[in-house]
Amino acid sequence: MSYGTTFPLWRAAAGDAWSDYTRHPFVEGLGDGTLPRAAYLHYLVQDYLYLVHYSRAWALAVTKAETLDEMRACAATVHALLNGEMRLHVQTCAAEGISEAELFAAAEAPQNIAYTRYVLDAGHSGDFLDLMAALAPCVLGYGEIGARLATFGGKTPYADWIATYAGADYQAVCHKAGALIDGAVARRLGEVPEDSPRWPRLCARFQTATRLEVDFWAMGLRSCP
Ligand SMILES: Cc1ncc(CN)c(N)n1
Repeated sequence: MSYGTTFPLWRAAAGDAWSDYTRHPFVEGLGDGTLPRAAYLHYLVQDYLYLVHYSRAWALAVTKAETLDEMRACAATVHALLNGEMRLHVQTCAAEGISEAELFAAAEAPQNIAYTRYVLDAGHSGDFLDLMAALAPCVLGYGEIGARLATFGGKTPYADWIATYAGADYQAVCHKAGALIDGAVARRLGEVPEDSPRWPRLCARFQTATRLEVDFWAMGLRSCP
């Protein structure tokens, strides 16, 4: 999956961290169905909390935007997260007897705090591009993971998770995020962004967020003996 032209450059600059994230044992366990249910539910509760803060970070991007188009794209992503993606978490947990109020009140794992606050700080201390580089691994990585796992074809109890991220709605969010990032980069850094003195720092932000994704999967797996 390319999702535009900037994402493949940031992904390549992230090196092995990208495959550590997108081919993590947790991911492979979702794909072949071997992931323990307890690990999945633990992850899903944490991921609900993650999405609360991740939505706040996209809302911050509305305030950091320079154009109405950027504001609309970021606001639409907030809507997609809160009213689309999080439905998977709420419905799956409800079927397991966990209410949305319990999800909202759950204690955050340290890895969750580290990742979400890193992204929010990228937006508070930096500009729109700093924030986009920190936000990108999440939205685009899951798009890539979902699309790959959907090709496996075997039976897995995590088919609804895969369908959420491989599905047309989520893939459309990814394509729009990729286009938003490309436009924002061209507007601020010009047509050859790699020549900008800001480029290495943006790549570093993307890589750090990717490493925090790896830690997030590991947190999910560690919940099981
Ligand atoms: C930790 C994490 N990273 C990414 C996504 C996909 N939005 C997610 N739900 N959770």
